[in-house]
Amino acid sequence: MQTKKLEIKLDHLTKKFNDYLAVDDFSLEIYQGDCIGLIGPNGAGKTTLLRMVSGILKENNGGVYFNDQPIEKQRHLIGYLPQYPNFYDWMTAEEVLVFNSKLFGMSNEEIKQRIPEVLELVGLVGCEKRKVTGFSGGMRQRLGIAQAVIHKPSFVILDEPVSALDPIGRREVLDLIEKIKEETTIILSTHILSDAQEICNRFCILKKGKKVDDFYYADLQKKYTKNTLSIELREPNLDWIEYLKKLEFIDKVTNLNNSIYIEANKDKKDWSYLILESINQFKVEFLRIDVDKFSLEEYFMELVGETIA
Ligand SMILES: Nc1ncnc2c1ncn2[C@@H]1O[C@H](COP(=O)(O)OP(=O)(O)OP(=O)(O)O)[C@@H](O)[C@H]1O
Repeated sequence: MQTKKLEIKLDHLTKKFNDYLAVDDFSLEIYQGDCIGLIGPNGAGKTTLLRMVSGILKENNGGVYFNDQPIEKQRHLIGYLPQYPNFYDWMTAEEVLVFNSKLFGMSNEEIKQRIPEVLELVGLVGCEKRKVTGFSGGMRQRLGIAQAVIHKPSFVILDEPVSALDPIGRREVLDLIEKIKEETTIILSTHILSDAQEICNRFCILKKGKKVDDFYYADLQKKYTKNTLSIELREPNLDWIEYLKKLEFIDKVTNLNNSIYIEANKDKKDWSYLILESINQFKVEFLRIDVDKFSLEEYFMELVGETIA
């Protein structure tokens, strides 16, 4: 089995504003290739946490380690998109990118080569000479992402990258993140679950500054998805039901007024395919078949105890 490489360690991060504990003893190990959705209600502490990770905000306690070294000397390996990217609107897109490249100490030669690559990546080719003031929300956000990745960081922090966008802008930015994650470890915050679910493979849930849970989606799905099918019959078919009961991989068959609920052994794969074959074989007439799906939304609601949007 391939072992995951630990890239960033957030170690007991704590931040207080006066007496208010905005982030409370938060630890997380981030592995290369993770795309983590940091989820939580408004005011949970997401921005405060991400600002500490990016180095903009100094923690009261704890630390951030990149490849086992304190982050302070390795900021060039991190890209950061703040919740409200602030551009000088009188600058052109190209000027914004040159300005940021210089902040990262890139040479003129590197900048000349990198800017067309990044414009291509974020879909802003042809807009380089346009002033930012005329950009749509989606274009501004894509420019914000361009400035976050201009120096080819291996870890990118995106604070609410899509929440403020209209559906078109949102689509553009989600597609862009999808591309970036192929080569970059990502943590992004959002309070919109469906966006995170579309692009993230891992989730971390924050509530009142505390980590409530942290999991890979595939693991959770495996744990909670039941091997069940519900089938509503048009006509009773007792022969078929008897046949089902005798199958060694079926744990339970319930028949309630022609609504059949079938539960299979958890380890059995492709079992629903076998059931569908038997439906054909026994000429079962049905109105509806439902697969029992794991709902991430329900899981969040259980943990956070309120709607997160
Ligand atoms: N500079 C600050 N001074 C005082 N309190 C602050 C400061 N920044 C954040 N807070 C408080 O810390 C808490 C966490 O805020 P934060 O912005 O990190 O939450 P969030 O999860 O990002 O929320 P949202 O989803 O609304 O952006 C809030 O109660 C907020 O009012």
